[in-house]
Amino acid sequence: MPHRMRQNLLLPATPTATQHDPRTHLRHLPPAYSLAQTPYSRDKDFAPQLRYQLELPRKPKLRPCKVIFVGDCAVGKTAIVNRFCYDKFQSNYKATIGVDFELENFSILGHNFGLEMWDTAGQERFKCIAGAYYRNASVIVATYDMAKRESLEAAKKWLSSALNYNTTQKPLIFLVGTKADLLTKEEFVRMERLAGVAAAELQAEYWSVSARSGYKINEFFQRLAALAFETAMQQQLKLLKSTAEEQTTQTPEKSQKFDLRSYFTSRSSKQKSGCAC
Ligand SMILES: Nc1nc2c(ncn2[C@@H]2O[C@H](COP(=O)(O)OP(=O)(O)OP(=O)(O)O)[C@@H](O)[C@H]2O)c(=O)[nH]1
Repeated sequence: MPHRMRQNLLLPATPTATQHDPRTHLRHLPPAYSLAQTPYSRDKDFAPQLRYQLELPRKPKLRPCKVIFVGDCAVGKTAIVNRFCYDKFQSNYKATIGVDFELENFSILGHNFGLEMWDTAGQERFKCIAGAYYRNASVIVATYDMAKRESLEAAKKWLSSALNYNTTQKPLIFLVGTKADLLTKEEFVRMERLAGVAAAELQAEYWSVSARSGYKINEFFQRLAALAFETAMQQQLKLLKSTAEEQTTQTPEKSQKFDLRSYFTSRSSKQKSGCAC
């Protein structure tokens, strides 16, 4: 059953439970926003090999995956998280203090998978503490306001800072343009073109969204969760396979030493010493 938890550094957690939610139950790999703007899977579904492995009795358990949202203040980081988790939108701006935390549970190919969403503050004064939350992030979402061109440049800097602190070998990277509802069609097309170039440079997958209208919010989070699941599951399966291989290569050597060499040496020395037992 999906379970959500919102928490601020200064506020206690308020756990809530929700009924079966089709947005968090995934049986197929959701498509990218644009096939031209993703360095990740362009397939229409999870790899058949992964599906097959997940049918086997020995299934790996996955720990919740850490996602961090970075970007300038007021670009709409909190708004996209709130739209997805609570289907709510607030027009009045309330700056994030330090960092907010959400735990969203998904069911992917029948497996439970948790996403820890860390919504960091964009205000300069919190930058020093936000760094501490960047560690071990498996996914980084660099966010910019589509109606503020300068926030795209800033998003690149936020991403580079997050990558400096991050210890995960190769996190998934998304570049997300928010507030798509504020632009005319021409402005939207122009901004997407600029952002597409930036996304390619950053080797990030690109999305344009609007928390106000809900445009592409579910699609974005579903894609993020599915890619994070696929990556984490493949890593776990690889680990299981190499452990199993190590065990099979070690076992025959050990048994040979025990069964043959040590057995016959002890027999012959006993016979020499005249012991009959
Ligand atoms: N029109 C419109 N306004 C939005 C949208 N998303 C966010 N906003 C508004 O932009 C302002 C800032 O949004 P937040 O989500 O608080 O921004 P933030 O990036 O979390 O800001 P910090 O906490 O300071 O880092 C708020 O007034 C929101 O209502 C959107 O999709 N469309």
